[in-house]
Amino acid sequence: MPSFSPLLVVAVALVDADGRVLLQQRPPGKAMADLWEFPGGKVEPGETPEAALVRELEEELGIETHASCLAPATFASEALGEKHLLLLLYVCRKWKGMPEARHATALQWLRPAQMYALDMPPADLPLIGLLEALL
Ligand SMILES: Nc1nc2c([nH]c(=O)n2[C@@H]2O[C@H](COP(=O)(O)OP(=O)(O)OP(=O)(O)O)[C@@H](O)[C@H]2O)c(=O)[nH]1
Repeated sequence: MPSFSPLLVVAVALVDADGRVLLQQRPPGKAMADLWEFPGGKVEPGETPEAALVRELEEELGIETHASCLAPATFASEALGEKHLLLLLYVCRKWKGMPEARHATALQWLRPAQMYALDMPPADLPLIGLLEALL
């Protein structure tokens, strides 16, 4: 039987006052370069998923939020090379600061229905419809 090691990733739909969601474009040179994704990243050993997301949002976008502002929304489960990706998606409507692209090539705010036109990682595709229904 093949064995897969799990890769736990947290990501967030940051939702603005107009119901738009922030996506970031992965930089060249990284796996899945140029694809549009939800901000987030890998959960480090010893971290809670919420602490990992608070850390990633500070590192990637320079914004501050708190675990209590992160509402679990849905998840994706998808083969990723030798690993198996478990992507936990949260929704966040409250943060401090203006998101800036510290790691990403670009940022854009858009409604979930507009995401179908973008190139996104395969794991994210089923999340779009769920966000459409949720927001
Ligand atoms: N942040 C994020 N990662 C995603 C999404 N969809 C998806 O398949 N992934 C995958 O989840 C993994 C997250 O890794 P990452 O490279 O962004 O995380 P990181 O910042 O902790 O990584 P690094 O320290 O290796 O640079 C990547 O394999 C990425 O392709 C998404 O919407 N957001």
